[in-house]
Amino acid sequence: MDEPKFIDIEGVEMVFHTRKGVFHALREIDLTVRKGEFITLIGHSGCGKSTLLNLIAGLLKPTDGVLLCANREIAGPSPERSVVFQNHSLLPWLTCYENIYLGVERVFGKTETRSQLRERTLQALALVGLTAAEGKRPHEISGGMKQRVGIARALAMEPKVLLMDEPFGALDALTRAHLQDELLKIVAATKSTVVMVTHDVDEAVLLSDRIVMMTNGPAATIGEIVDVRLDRPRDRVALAQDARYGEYRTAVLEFLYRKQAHPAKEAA
Ligand SMILES: Nc1ncnc2c1ncn2[C@@H]1O[C@H](COP(=O)(O)OP(=O)(O)OP(=O)(O)O)[C@@H](O)[C@H]1O
Repeated sequence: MDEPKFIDIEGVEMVFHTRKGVFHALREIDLTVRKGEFITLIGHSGCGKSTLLNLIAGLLKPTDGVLLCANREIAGPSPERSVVFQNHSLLPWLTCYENIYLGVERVFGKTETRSQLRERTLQALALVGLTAAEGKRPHEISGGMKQRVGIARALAMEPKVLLMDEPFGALDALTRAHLQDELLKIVAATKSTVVMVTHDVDEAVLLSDRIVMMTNGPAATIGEIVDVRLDRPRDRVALAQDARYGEYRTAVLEFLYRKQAHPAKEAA
């Protein structure tokens, strides 16, 4: 992959000032992400994965160092970097359609007609297979469907980068597998650049171009990076028989449970 660097993280430090004192969460984070790349962040609980994602989202400012997206400093949140959280964060009083339309209007409302905004919203719903649910409110649909609406809303804003914080963490294993497969197809179609936090080793290997493995906190940093050179499109059943899949999986497990065993807090 020879794409130029797209997200550039240089010498990032993150220190939190709490009532109990100073907490050094991240140290010396250097990472570049290429356009169209799928990166997962993995590490034990509390190592700083969400903190790093929030820094890229612009929801946090680093104590030191710099983060760039498309050669511009990340100075705050922006629709060019949309975030999907573990808990869908849909507005309960709005329908699926309206939840997505709201995001679309925020980004394109000043430059496009209402019918164009409507078209974008409908396309996003279709992309995640939820056309039939457009008039339903969040309490009327399943957890997996809610996450799909969240992903559709994020994608409808045509972000330069899709940031996902354990988007499938709260779902059962089958729904999770189904959504992973859907995400693979959507990302292939949209050529999105994705940074995703996960605790799931199989999810990381299945989805990633590179798996960024973080050391335990405090003062966590990037320990190792696994370059996943499996052809795309990827098929989970075929991969289960693929020796290379097993090697990548073992490399991540070795890192988490041998090299980074005994995390400071509870294990992942
Ligand atoms: N706003 C904050 N103020 C103080 N400490 C914080 C703050 N946000 C995060 N931390 C601390 O920074 C460390 C990293 O937290 P973070 O949520 O990024 O970890 P994580 O790897 O995403 O964890 P998990 O996998 O459990 O979600 C933790 O020790 C956490 O308590």
